[in-house]
Amino acid sequence: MSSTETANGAATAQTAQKTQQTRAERPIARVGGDPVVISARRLSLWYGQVIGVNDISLDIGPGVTGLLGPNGAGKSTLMKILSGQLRPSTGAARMFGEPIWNNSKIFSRVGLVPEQDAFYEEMTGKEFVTYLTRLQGYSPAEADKMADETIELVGMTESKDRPIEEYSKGMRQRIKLAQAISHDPDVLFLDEPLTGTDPVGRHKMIELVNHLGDEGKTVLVSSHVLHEVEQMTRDILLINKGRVLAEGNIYKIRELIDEHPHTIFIDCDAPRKFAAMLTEYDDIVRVEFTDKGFQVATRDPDSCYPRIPRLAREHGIELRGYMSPDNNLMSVFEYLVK
Ligand SMILES: Nc1ncnc2c1ncn2[C@@H]1O[C@H](COP(=O)(O)OP(=O)(O)OP(=O)(O)O)[C@@H](O)[C@H]1O
Repeated sequence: MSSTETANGAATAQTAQKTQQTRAERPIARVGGDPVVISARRLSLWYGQVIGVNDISLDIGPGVTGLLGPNGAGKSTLMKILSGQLRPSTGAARMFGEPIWNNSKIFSRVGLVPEQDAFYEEMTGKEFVTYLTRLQGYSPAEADKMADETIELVGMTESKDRPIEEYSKGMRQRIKLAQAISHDPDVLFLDEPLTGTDPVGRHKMIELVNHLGDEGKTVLVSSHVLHEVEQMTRDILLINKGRVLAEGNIYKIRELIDEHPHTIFIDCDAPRKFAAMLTEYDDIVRVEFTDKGFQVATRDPDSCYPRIPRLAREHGIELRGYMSPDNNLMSVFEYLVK
């Protein structure tokens, strides 16, 4: 055997050993209360050459768990595996001790708010919720009653008889939540449920998620915005590139995030005036104007977030929206994975 072969052989053995070590050492992420409701071991899923979820092991208990990660982190993929919509390439997941994949027993215990809309656009909100509730095996009368109750809970009673095609994004999110909870499931998967919601809808949704957690449901809610997740739970699972980076209490992550200037995009009818007002505050370190509005960078997001709607109200500025672009989290993730 030549020395090159020996060296290569040794290197290969070393790599194999290292891989084994890394594989063996990766801890099981634990979030939520007791007992464990969902458990996954060594889950991976590839979309062809692209990895969606990469060797994730976790135990999730009751209460609300925030699944936090930038776009493309693997949040939707993980949710789809844990809710039985996708079969993992390797590894396995269980819910209430039962295998999740291809198990109809799980179906009735799970509620789902998918990221993408999958509506029958010509149906009314009420018809849609009733129809999906009926698919869970309820009689027309039962489904009708359950649909009315949950539509009321999400604050959509007034619009329930309008066709979905007329709904705003926020209304769609709320009707999706109504159908997810109408059959009173034990486990809920909410994929970016706050996307597109207006402040009132958002408040309602957050309240409801908190309530579901307090009731003892197991709720997994994904977002790429820390400040959103934080209003729903302290318990988070931080993922990036298909892997769990951290789990548990949010404070540690917050500290990291708050060290970085945090960008907030603002859409309003008087951007120059509003921007000038905001720069009066010490925490604002940068203002940039864009085609659609402007963005500020703050070192104190906790003070800055509530200040925005308050100032707008006080000065008669029409605030169409304010949000945190994805790059806030991205910069923190880059920092964390260094
Ligand atoms: N159907 C698909 N085909 C190929 N690649 C996919 C598919 N769905 C997701 N991916 C890829 O898998 C990775 C994880 O995507 P996933 O949608 O799970 O992330 P995410 O955190 O939910 O992001 P987003 O919030 O943007 O949906 C990404 O690289 C994405 O491009």
